[in-house]
Amino acid sequence: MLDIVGLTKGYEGGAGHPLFTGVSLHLERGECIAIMGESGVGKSTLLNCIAGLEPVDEGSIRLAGAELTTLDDNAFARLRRQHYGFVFQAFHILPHLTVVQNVALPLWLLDRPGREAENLARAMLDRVGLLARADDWPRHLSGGELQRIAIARALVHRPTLVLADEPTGNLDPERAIGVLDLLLECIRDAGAVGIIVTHSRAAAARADRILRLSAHGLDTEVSRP
Ligand SMILES: Nc1ncnc2c1ncn2[C@@H]1O[C@H](COP(=O)(O)OP(=O)(O)OP(=O)(O)O)[C@@H](O)[C@H]1O
Repeated sequence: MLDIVGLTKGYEGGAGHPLFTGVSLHLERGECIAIMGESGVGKSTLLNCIAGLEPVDEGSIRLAGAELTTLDDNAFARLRRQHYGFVFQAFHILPHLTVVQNVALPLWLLDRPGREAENLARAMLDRVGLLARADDWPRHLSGGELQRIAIARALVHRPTLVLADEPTGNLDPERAIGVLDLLLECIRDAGAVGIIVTHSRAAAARADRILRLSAHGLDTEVSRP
């Protein structure tokens, strides 16, 4: 499903140049991995490269057989809207939209009819246990609930690839594991692949594999059955 081979990335004049080399990764449908590594090693940068938000210096990224590194910005933006889901530490829920409108947003951007988008958004809210809050304003929800809404929004358009950057970094440890398990379940149910960057070993341990990013690539840290 996702094949990354020999990715190299650096920032001109950056402290470490290049930041990382030789990053390779193969992910099957339904597989979720956690990426850990020292602060500043380039974990968020790697996610940005996979998302086409940063150009890579060398290497190949193939999603469902298609090479992504040669796409122009517009083509990558279209691909992102359709095939990517994102979850961030800060949730990024829009305060002036209701909960269900926030979740329907990716479908609106794909020009799905309003009624269909809303029905799918409500079904996804049901999936994350928040259907009863669909017409509420985000400011009335807790951090854990906001992150569940962000998960619903990331999955509502049935993306191929879900990228999560410290998705539980703003939650207390108990709530974090529940939210992370929900994210992983939703990714697996959808047959998508998930890449989760986290500093939390407890969170990383919920993924199928833990990989460690260093300047020399991605290495398997712990294999799980
Ligand atoms: N647009 C940019 N231009 C120049 N340098 C950048 C840019 N973005 C990130 N960097 C640098 O690249 C390095 C890696 O940053 P990145 O945020 O990817 O690391 P990280 O592993 O995710 O760190 P953390 O765990 O602290 O979030 C840092 O030194 C950062 O300052």
